[in-house]
Amino acid sequence: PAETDSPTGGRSGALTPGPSVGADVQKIDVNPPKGTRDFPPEDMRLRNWLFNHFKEVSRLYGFEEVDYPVLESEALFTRKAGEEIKDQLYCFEDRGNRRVALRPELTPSLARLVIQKGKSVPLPIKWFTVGQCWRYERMTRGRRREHYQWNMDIIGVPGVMAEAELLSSIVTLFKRIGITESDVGFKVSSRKVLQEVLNCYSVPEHLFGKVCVIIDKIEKIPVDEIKKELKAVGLSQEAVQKLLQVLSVKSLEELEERLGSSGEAIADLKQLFSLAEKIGFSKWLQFDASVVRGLAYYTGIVFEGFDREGKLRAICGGGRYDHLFSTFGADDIAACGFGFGDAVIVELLKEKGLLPELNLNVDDIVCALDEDLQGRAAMVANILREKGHSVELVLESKQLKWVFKRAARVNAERLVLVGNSEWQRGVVGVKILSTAEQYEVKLDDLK
Ligand SMILES: OCc1cccc(Br)n1
Repeated sequence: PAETDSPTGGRSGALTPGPSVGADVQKIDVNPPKGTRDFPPEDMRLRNWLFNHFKEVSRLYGFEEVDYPVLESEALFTRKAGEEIKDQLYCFEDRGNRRVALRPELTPSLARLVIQKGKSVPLPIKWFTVGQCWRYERMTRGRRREHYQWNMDIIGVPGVMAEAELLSSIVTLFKRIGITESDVGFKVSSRKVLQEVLNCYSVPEHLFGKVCVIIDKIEKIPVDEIKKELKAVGLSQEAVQKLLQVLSVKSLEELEERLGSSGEAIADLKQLFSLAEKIGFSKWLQFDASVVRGLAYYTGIVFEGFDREGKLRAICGGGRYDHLFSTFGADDIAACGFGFGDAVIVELLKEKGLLPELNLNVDDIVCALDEDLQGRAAMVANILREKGHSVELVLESKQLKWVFKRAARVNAERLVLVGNSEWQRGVVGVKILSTAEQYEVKLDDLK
């Protein structure tokens, strides 16, 4: 076989044509389905680097890892609040005529499992997961149909210490990957602001989610369209005006003037900002009344991480959702959490020149110098592996030129050569590839 692993044609290990070659076999499309990604080694290294940070931060905050099926009953996501996430549900009927969906988010699965576990899980529940989420979007916008989301949720803590803990954990993540408060911030508000306005105009409770979903579009569609949609769900002209006014206030002080200081919204926000001061991440936060987030079930504090240059979509988002459980027919439990996607953060790291250099590294490459020593070489490789070394074992007889090229590709520290004369003397040859220093080592002394 050819001595080189050239990227085209002359690949070593080329086989004689198989039975399908020449037959009228249709060449498959080697690309993944529209909107989905492969993760070849270099992309998988970056993904693992990021996910390991997610998991390490979750561990630092005492969260337990959980997981759920990517496939869920469609009923988990069929909220009637006009959410985009429902319009784009990747749903179908399975062979048992069940309506199922690829999950578009993770929070409903968490609620399902918490309800399933019932009283057997002591509160507060602090769970995290990193899972793939799906949407079926007409590819008109060429956007992705899947992404991975890191979620952390705290169940059973009504006070804003829970939101402070979640925000603190995301700040910890940002710091670990080199992002500072001059790169990103969190816009923070509370849906209780909207609740208090809607209550003033006796807007029925069941419209709350719908109103929030409409208002979340405030920077995406013309304000006249927002007004039209709000009136369409039954809000009076006055209520619409008041809502839009309150969403444009620029500070907590101004909000307090408008809403009075007795409401929960002001109290929660003041307490959260005070906690952020004490914990040490207040520079990352700013009050922004226009933040409502697009999920219908949020009921209190909501926040989203944004890049201060304003070039990217939201990096992460979350908030309190104290009534999600009752929408699943269970007793309500206080709850808050966030979702942090794997795509925008990578765009941000690219922008900031913070992508890590991640290469395949092995400790040793082991090679037999003679065909009949392959088995010995494999035995040497396993001695090293039992000592915890990562070892690239050359699996075919190759010229040394090829071995050195392979050693460079796998970034081996050492080349271990198994040759006849050395073997007779009970030693192997070792070459430190960075310094070209070489010596012989007794098998028993290999380390
Ligand atoms: O952030 C909304 C979302 C949900 C599922 C998949 C993708 Br890509 N994006």
